[in-house]
Amino acid sequence: MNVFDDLAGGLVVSCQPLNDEPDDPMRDPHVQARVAAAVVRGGAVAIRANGPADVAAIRAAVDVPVIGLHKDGVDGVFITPTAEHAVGVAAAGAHVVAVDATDRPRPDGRTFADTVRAIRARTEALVLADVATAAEGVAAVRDGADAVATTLSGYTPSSPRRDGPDLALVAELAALVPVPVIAEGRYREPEHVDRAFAAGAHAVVMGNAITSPLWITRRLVGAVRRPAGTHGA
Ligand SMILES: CC(=O)N[C@H](C=O)[C@@H](O)[C@H](O)[C@H](O)COP(=O)(O)O
Repeated sequence: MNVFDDLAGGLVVSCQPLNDEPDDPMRDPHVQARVAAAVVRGGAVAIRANGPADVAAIRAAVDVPVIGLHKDGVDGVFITPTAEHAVGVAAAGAHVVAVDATDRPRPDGRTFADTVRAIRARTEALVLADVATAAEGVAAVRDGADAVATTLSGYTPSSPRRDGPDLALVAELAALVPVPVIAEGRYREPEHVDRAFAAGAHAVVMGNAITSPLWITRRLVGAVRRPAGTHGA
């Protein structure tokens, strides 16, 4: 039994401000903690959150597992790039640390395997490998990851950008690795979640479609057709 057993068949909600939006008004640990409390009340089985301050505030506000990460930068390997970042979010209370496990060079020059060893030596947290391809998922499990997530599909040069979630990667990983496969990245609709579970997902993460008013409103405003000559037309 480990903390991933508590997530089986559930919806994990990612409570984070929007990437590339330093002025997102949601960029505030107190706000993210209230959002986390609301989504848990709505049925979320775990929370995914960015940075020690948000993780600590959310841990104090909810009693479900917290998957912590620490974004540093916006290019290349930026999701928990080093063991030091992972140790920081674990110390803030994360039960699981999500770590970039793509095959790109890490800023400290260490391998993912070294990074996992360093995390294990210094924390009790489990390691969730954020990957973009099936080969990266297989390598991450060989290198010690406790679970894999499809988080980075569509965000690296080796994984083409697509509009919807990468359900094919969920199915591939579920057939290849003996650890929980977490579906994450561009899940927007109940149908996406159903299809992820049908493909073999252990749990599904939804983020911006639930927790970012900025993202939700932009998407809606961009999609609405307005009469000529009116606001935004
Ligand atoms: C690529 C990257 O930086 N992903 C991040 C991972 O923590 C978050 O910015 C996403 O919001 C999260 O993965 C959930 O995805 P979506 O918001 O599409 O449901």
